[in-house]
Amino acid sequence: MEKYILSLDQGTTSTRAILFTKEGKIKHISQKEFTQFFPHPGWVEHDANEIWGSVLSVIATCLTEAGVKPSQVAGIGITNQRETAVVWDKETGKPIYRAIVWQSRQTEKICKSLKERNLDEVFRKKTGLLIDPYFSGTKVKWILDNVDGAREKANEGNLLFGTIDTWIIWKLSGGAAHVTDYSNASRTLMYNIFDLKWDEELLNLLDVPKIMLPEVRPSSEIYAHTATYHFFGQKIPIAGIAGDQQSALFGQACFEKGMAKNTYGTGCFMLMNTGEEPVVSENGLLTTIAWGLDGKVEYALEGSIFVAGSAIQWLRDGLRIIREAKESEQYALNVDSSDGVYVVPAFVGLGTPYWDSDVRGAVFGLTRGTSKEHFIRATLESLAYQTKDVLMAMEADSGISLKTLRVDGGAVSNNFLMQFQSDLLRTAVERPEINETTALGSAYLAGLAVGFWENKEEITEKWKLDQCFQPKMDAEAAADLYAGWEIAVKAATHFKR
Ligand SMILES: Nc1ncnc2c1ncn2[C@@H]1O[C@H](COP(=O)(O)OP(=O)(O)O)[C@@H](O)[C@H]1O
Ligand SMILES: O=P(O)(O)OC[C@H](O)CO
Repeated sequence: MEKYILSLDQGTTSTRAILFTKEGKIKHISQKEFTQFFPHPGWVEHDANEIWGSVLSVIATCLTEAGVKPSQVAGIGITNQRETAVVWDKETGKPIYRAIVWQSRQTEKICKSLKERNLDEVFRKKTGLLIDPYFSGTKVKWILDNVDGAREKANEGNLLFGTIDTWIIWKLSGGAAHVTDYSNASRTLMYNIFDLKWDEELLNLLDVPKIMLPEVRPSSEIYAHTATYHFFGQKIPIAGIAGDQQSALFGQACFEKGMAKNTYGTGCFMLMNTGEEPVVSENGLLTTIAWGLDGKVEYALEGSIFVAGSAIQWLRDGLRIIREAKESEQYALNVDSSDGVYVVPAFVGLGTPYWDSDVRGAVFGLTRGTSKEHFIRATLESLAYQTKDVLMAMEADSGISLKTLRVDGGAVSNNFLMQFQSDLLRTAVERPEINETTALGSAYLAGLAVGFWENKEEITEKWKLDQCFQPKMDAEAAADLYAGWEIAVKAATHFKR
């Protein structure tokens, strides 16, 4: 009977189960969306039990539809929306509050007070991150501060914290494993990425008891087996974990120092492999752990853009000027340029390299001649401009001039956007045959642990190009367009709501 690796990709808007063959090809995908809660402006929460339900549901659907028996699953890899924080009761297994999502700004006050105490450098030096509501640490503090009796229970060792990977593995293993991997731990603001341990000083500053934290392990090894009652009587090894962006870096086979990928999903996340040396950014990038593998930890530089594909969702659901995301491409191609219009989609502030959580979205350059086509084109272009901001920071920090950028995520099917990206960056933009690189990365990590695949070389050989976009636009014209964007962002940051 043919064997497969099952990857569980728990993203911000949906959960996917994907079965991969030994050739690294997709056998079957099953996907389920779940509820987004917005209890107050700027807050985003998920129901961790609903997420768990969605995991069980996509596993069952995927296996059934594919006609694959649980015994044919050689191993499970987990990849997940990062930073999102869950706190649950160790005895009952019930979350004590909803999962606070990475996008949520509800810990802004906590962050402001830490910044007022000039603690930015303390956190940065140890975690490679900066003080921002994006990361898990202040979210855990918020839950302990705001749920009745939570702090006492946590101190007594009766509560557990986890990012979504930890939560899913704890549930899948029937409570046997409370673990995470280096890549997820590196997004919590509590983990020292240089010493590779939970940091006592940071935990004290955040008032989070160490006893509630998971054990941090490499990204590829057998952590636990599925509890038989969740997996149709089978004990399957759970053998790979990586945060979704690091997992995509792995799935794109960016194993060499200087190789980078950019994922165009809800947000946009560019990661560059920097090898065993962590590079500390001077330009607003994050230093993060890529993965722990073969007894080593490798690092990456990351640029995080909060709004990318979600700007296209805004055209569809907010402004209602397109019916489907893919229509944006044809509208953009119907005009020769955006005619001087710039959309700055800073709906929840700006991430890399600006880190300004107070700025909001803006549109510049409107004339009486501005059409819907120009507006849509300008919105698509904003994804490429933000990516160029990040790439420039990355080149400045790493001293590496990128020859090619590997891309993936929902919006890369947009050929206009990919061509414009290449024009603007003056770099080849490579789209791989398998766009599900996030799931593929964690499948590879799990597969390596259970001997389904041998080594990284084998994975590198499986990476196949779908399409390569080369710069076509005149370099001076591209520079002029980008200069306009720089003015637009600057103007937007001056206008605070
Ligand atoms: N053809 C397209 N052009 C531009 N954006 C697109 C296109 N198709 C999908 N998108 C955008 O891509 C995003 C979905 O990508 P996906 O990788 O599934 O995101 P996530 O993993 O963050 O949920 C949506 O925000 C959608 O607006
Ligand atoms: O779920 P995604 O694909 O939007 O990714 C979210 C990131 O991990 C947030 O850091």
